[in-house]
Amino acid sequence: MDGMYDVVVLGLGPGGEDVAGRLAEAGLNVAGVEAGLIGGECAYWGCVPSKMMVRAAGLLAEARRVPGMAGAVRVSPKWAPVVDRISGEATDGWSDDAKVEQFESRGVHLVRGRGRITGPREVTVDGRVLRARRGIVLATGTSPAVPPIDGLEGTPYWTNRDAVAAPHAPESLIVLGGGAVGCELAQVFARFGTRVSVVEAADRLLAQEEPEAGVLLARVFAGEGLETHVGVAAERVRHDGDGFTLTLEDGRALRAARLLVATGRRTDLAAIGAGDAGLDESARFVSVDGRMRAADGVWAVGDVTGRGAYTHVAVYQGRIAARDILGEGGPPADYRAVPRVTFTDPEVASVGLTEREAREAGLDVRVGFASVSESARGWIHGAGHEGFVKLVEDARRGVLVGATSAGPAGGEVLGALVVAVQNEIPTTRLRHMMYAYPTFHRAIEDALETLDGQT
Ligand SMILES: Cc1cc2nc3c(=O)[nH]c(=O)nc-3n(C[C@H](O)[C@H](O)[C@H](O)COP(=O)(O)OP(=O)(O)OC[C@H]3O[C@@H](n4cnc5c(N)ncnc54)[C@H](O)[C@@H]3O)c2cc1C
Ligand SMILES: NC(=O)c1ccc[n+]([C@@H]2O[C@H](COP(=O)([O-])OP(=O)(O)OC[C@H]3O[C@@H](n4cnc5c(N)ncnc54)[C@H](O)[C@@H]3O)[C@@H](O)[C@H]2O)c1
Repeated sequence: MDGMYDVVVLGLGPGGEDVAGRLAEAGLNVAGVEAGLIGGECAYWGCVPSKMMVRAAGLLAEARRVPGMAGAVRVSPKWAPVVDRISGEATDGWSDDAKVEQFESRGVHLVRGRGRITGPREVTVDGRVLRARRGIVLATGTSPAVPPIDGLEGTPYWTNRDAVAAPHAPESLIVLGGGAVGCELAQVFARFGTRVSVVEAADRLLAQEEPEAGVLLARVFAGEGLETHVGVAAERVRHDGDGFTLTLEDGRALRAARLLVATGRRTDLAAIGAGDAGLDESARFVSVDGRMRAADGVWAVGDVTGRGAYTHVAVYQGRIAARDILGEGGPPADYRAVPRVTFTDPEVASVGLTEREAREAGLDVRVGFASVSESARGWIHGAGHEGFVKLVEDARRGVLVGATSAGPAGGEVLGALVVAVQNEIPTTRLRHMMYAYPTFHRAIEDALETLDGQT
């Protein structure tokens, strides 16, 4: 049955779910279209299940740190409780039945199926035409980008979806891609006894972060028995009954029972009919202005906008889009202080610009650095204390434009740095305040003291 609505939201991951709910609660007649599960990648195959895996693996790592610090403990990893938590608590067996009621109770009309824009302010789902008086919100997210490596297509390689639903930790695993997905999952499986090799084409792990972060992580991975191959591309993949052989461009061959492809994400704007909404469907992402407007009667939020593939970005943008659609005004989107946390151990957390990005932007850059393991808290903490705080200052203005906090609770320490970068708090003011002793965040104070020329 066709329908007329105020707004049609296409895709109900964290971004779309949030916009649709807000608009419906404000009294608009809203249709939310979802091809998969309400909650999207984050709830079922991304953030939530992967962080449950990280938590379980972290417990094993902490137990292994007991000798030399607190006695003895025998660690016998078991994957079954992880499977139970993910399929039970996190994903309800990959069913959103329980969520539907909660979602519809906000007043949104749920339309199941794959939608496509078929004209201005018009979406078609399985032959059913949905028209939108005010417009359409695109929130269709991304899917794994699989590189065109000889022999890869057609093999039973894993993506993040298979990894979070794995019934067992495999005996061995090659992880292709050393970004956030690859690093988090590589460490998880290794801690459960899987023999893991990570292959990263760039010259370091977490290539988009400060170089010190990738170097630190490679060192920690080596200490935990993971093999890391950086600066080398994969040339060929073969799969036989027993597993995968990945041949690197330098001729070395890696062999493992499983292969996880974690080489980034992609959109398919042609598949959602973006051209029919006046958008460039050959583009990688939907480009939006500060109010999330992409074209007349079209807004876009979340991963599909390419402004940082994080749930908090999707929800932040969703709030701005909802305000704009409701004519409520408010500040436009501001991406100076997008926080990023890779939940490895140590956590690698960052905000704003890296040193290199700041220099490329032509800023007069000063850098501050402090080692967490050499801080009072790091020394007290002992095993598992690796980390650092790095500050990137725009010296002319005397404010931080970027920062990285790697270490135990690196993501929590980041909070203070996000406030500093977002609000351009002068570094002189940051230096003349107190940092509780002996916290991990005190390393911020140590790093501030190393900013050249500070008084
Ligand atoms: C393994 C992993 C771990 C992650 N961990 C974190 C983390 O710890 N913290 C963090 O902030 N981010 C994390 N992310 C990123 C996070 O999952 C995404 O940034 C977030 O899900 C983006 O939300 P979204 O609403 O833009 O899109 P998505 O969550 O991708 O949702 C899009 C929805 O649109 C639907 N859809 C697509 N096309 C159509 C169509 N044509 N018709 C109808 N429906 C459609 C899809 O089925 C999907 O449900 C992780 C990602 C991965 C893969
Ligand atoms: N904790 C978090 O917030 C979290 C966790 C996971 C994912 N995410 C989000 O999801 C996005 C996607 O994560 P991702 O790790 O898939 O992508 P990514 O872009 O972060 O990393 C992909 C890596 O794969 C490498 N690569 C690409 N092609 C390759 C090839 N052929 N061989 C070897 N290496 C190759 C790239 O150089 C890059 O370092 C991230 O950008 C992040 O925004 C966030």
